[in-house]
Amino acid sequence: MIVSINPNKSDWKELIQRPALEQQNLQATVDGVFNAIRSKGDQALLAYTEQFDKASLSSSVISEKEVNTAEKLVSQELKDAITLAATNIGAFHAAQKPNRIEVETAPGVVCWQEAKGIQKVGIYIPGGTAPLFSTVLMLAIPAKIAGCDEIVLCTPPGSDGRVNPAILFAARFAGVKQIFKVGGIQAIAAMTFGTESIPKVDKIFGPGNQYVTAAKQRASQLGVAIDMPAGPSELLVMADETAIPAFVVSDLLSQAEHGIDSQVICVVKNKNQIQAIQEELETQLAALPRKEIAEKAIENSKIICIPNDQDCVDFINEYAPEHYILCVQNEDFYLDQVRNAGSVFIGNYTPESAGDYASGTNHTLPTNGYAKSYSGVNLDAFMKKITFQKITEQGIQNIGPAIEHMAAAEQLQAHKNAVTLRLEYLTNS
Ligand SMILES: NC(=O)c1ccc[n+]([C@@H]2O[C@H](COP(=O)([O-])OP(=O)(O)OC[C@H]3O[C@@H](n4cnc5c(N)ncnc54)[C@H](O)[C@@H]3O)[C@@H](O)[C@H]2O)c1
Ligand SMILES: N[C@H](CO)Cc1c[nH]c[nH+]1
Ligand SMILES: [Zn+2]
Repeated sequence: MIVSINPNKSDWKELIQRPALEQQNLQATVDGVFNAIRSKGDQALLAYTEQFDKASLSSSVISEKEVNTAEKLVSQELKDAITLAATNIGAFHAAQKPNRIEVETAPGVVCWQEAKGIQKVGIYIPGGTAPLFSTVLMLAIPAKIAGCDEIVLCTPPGSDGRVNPAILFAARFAGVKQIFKVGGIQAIAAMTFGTESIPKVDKIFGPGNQYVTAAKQRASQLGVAIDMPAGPSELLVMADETAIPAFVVSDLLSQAEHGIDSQVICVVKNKNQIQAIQEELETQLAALPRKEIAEKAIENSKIICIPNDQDCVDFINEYAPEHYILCVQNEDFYLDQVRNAGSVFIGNYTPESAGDYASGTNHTLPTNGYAKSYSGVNLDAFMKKITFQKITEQGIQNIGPAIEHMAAAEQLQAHKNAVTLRLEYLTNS
């Protein structure tokens, strides 16, 4: 880990940088795949699955039979764990349901707002290096609660052409019926344009690696909405002397093991904390099955010592972490000043993994500093708000003259006429 002690504020810009991605090649690859899927549909989809996932398939569609088989392969313990997680995720997201708002803004003028589920949503479930079936729950459960009519799920197959059984079980459990084995850019392109087998959707959700994230950004330029840029996982831990080094390190490694381009940051207030963290890191890292991945991510990661609380807060808001663990004595000071973070975890007994799986909050969160401007996935993301108004004869008489004046001032005579005709009709009747 890179160590930085009491950095100058002028160094912060450098310290908040995430690992650099090869943007130029990435964009060219995304454009190439999008063009091919748009013109050749399923034929291109299967060719890219062969090229990028080394899976030779005759169709991307996952049948009922495959889901039935998968269901039998998932242990009862895992089914029970998924059930517990789904209950908590469901409870937290159901509580986010917005109420209908109705206001009589002037006598005879009633306005109201209602939230409706987006009709067709696409959910991307990462599966390149780990089968993230927890993401199925994080996306399909709120989609169902929001009242989305169609949920299209895409996830990459392994080189054996199969999808991890837990992903299929979680999909059925959450009520998803349209499941496709296709990943990466080609999955996002398929849901953007639609192919012979995969429906076009209105909005695409879900995290993924840099290919998936860049493809979602391309989809949004082509008129399909996206949740947010949810790329390589990241975590910032703010730890004072009350934080237990072994816990801090376990959390840092939990996000470092996601991918070589993940980044974790540990901010400490006292430089004497650094040695214990580094020693723990070596011990815990050595025992991880995904040691090689985590090790690479740790090379991009940092321990930063900032002695002053206000500077710590300012740095963290500048970094805008996807996940923010707060493990300090003066918790309230830090909590009051959180401005930019995807999701916050408080105290020694709130590991980041709790939010990844089962506390109830959503784990699909903005990365790469996008927490400055985006929320993580929540129920609202699956809904649109539609406004309604109904105006009576008295109502149009009340607000009509103001509309006439404003329309005339904007030099829009037809707008004015739409009111004038009605007012004249009422006067003459
Ligand atoms: N921000 C969040 O909310 C969040 C949540 C969960 C996971 N994540 C992140 O999701 C990512 C999952 O990544 P993953 O790779 O395991 O799975 P993935 O499903 O995102 O990506 C796998 C796909 O990448 C494509 N791909 C791989 N190499 C390619 C290449 N050279 N050219 C074109 N396409 C290529 C393949 O089509 C493959 O199907 C991790 O970075 C993890 O940190 C983020
Ligand atoms: N930490 C990831 C979000 O960045 C989500 C996840 C799924 N499974 C494990 N972790
Ligand atoms: Zn995770």
